[in-house]
Amino acid sequence: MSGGSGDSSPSSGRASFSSLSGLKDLELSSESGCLSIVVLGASGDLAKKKTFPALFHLFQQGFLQSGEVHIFGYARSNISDDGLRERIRGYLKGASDEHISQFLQLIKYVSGSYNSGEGFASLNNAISENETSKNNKPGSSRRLFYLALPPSVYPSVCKMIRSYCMNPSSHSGWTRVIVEKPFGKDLESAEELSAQLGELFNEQQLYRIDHYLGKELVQNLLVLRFANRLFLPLWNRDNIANVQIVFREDFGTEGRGGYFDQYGIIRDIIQNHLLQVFCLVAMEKPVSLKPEHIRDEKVKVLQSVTPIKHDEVVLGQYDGYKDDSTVPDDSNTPTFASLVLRVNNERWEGVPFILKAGKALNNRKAEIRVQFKDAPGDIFKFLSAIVLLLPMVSKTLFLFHPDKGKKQGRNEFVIRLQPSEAMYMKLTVKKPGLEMATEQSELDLSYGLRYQDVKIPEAYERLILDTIRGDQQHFVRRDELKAAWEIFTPLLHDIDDGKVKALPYKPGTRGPPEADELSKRMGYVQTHGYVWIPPTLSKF
Ligand SMILES: NC(=O)C1=CN([C@@H]2O[C@H](COP(=O)(O)OP(=O)(O)OC[C@H]3O[C@@H](n4cnc5c(N)ncnc54)[C@H](OP(=O)(O)O)[C@@H]3O)[C@@H](O)[C@H]2O)C=CC1
Ligand SMILES: O=C1O[C@H](COP(=O)(O)O)[C@@H](O)[C@H](O)[C@H]1O
Repeated sequence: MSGGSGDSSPSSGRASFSSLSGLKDLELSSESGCLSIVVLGASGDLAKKKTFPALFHLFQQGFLQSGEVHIFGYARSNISDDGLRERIRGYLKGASDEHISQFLQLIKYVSGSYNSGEGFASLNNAISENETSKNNKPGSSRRLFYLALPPSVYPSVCKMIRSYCMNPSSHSGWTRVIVEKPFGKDLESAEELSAQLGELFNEQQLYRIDHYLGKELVQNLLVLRFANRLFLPLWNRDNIANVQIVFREDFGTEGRGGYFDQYGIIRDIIQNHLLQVFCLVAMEKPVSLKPEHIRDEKVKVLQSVTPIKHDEVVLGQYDGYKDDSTVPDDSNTPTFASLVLRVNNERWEGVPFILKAGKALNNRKAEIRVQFKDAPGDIFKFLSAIVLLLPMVSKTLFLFHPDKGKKQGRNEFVIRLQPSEAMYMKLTVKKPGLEMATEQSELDLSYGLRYQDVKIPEAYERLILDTIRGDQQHFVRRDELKAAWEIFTPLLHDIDDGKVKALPYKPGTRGPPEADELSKRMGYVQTHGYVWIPPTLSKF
């Protein structure tokens, strides 16, 4: 049984999915049969800004064919098919009006509440009618439900889907459900939600989306780590001093204050997006690329993380955050956090992983920075001195630089997820020219330069396609989610109880200076005086 068939036996146990082969699921990508994609919460922000545009891009690239795909929007608002189409139109870019209209014609709207049988019975009728009109082979329908909804309604919506809208056959075709974060607020609530959904769907039918797993350079991490001999022997405590995984945004909560205040930056970004990146950086090599093998390794590394120490956490809240009328005046919710994860295993003991995220900062970026230890037995430290060969004197004249005796800058391998995807290795090289001096430079792979004709797909586009293909590699498994909440729940409860306070910081800055002090204390050595001249490509 897989998510590709047999919808009838929900399961919550790890054993029930461990034996499934990802490749078997991938083989199902060649399945045919009517594909119905249902966006629940179709009138909302996520649906408009991300889900429908992602479906449109798939349509543009020929992955969704008019002859076999139909898209349904479902929400409470009382609007017509055209009403929904017009709401979406403005978010579809980069194509002719005609092409956009062709896509919009695939969309129908069904209105109903999230807990009434009536609404979901009409939805099922609409799906079934369409399947019949498309001469679908009985029982071969593929039904994908995308929950672009607040998690509070997941249980009732899933019950309704289960009762009214399943693919009618238990032999072929499938029903799959994509659920968005937040999956709970702490370990207990996440487990409760998992148990509720687990009663209704088995693990192969549930796709817990984390859009960071759909980003190009996140998907590249396994290839980088395990297909390059260069990295294999270096990726460990013998060589790596510290790792930083950083998310920065240069805008605040922007009208989402009420929502954000219930979660804070750790639940919004660190517990999910940054932790998923952490897993891919820190996990051991999986037995194969099968989704279960990869997810097994992610769970293992999460389970090896030791409890977070309060003195390895810095929280911040930007000035003005509480001006939002939906945010309580006494809110201690962090809009910035920098915290250290430590992995108790042979590879990583002693290496701090600094996970840092913040809103309303001085710039927008997401990156992984792997800093290597100093080169031992440095014979070049006197060469950071300037040494000149002067032709007018018969012997070499050494003119010492004020940095004389200073250590070389450390090697850093930086993977920039966004903006402008790039990876670069900071190296010490001989400064070109007659001087015998060293300087910091880089081996640079900037995607905008190297892959000029390639359009990098949006994360959601890729992940929806994976769901249609039945590939769960880039989705969060139930035990992975549990292990993630186990790491953060004690700290989150202490923050909620006011035991760890958020420090104020000014919008447009780097966040509280204490965060940079924490990085320094963790052994991060900043390279000073490193100047990078961007390639003179206009699009870069
Ligand atoms: N292909 C490309 O696009 C390349 C781009 N570059 C660019 O060159 C510039 C320099 O590169 P690089 O040295 O790697 O990156 P940065 O100088 O941006 O940052 C280096 C590190 O220093 C930290 N840091 C920055 N400012 C401070 C501060 N005031 N106090 C304490 N810590 C600080 C950063 O933390 P934090 O992460 O929190 O900011 C980061 O860990 C960057 O803009 C980079 O994007 C370089 C090479 C190739
Ligand atoms: O999940 C979320 O992510 C966005 C940032 O996503 P990105 O792809 O633009 O990096 C963040 O703004 C939002 O608060 C959070 O809920």
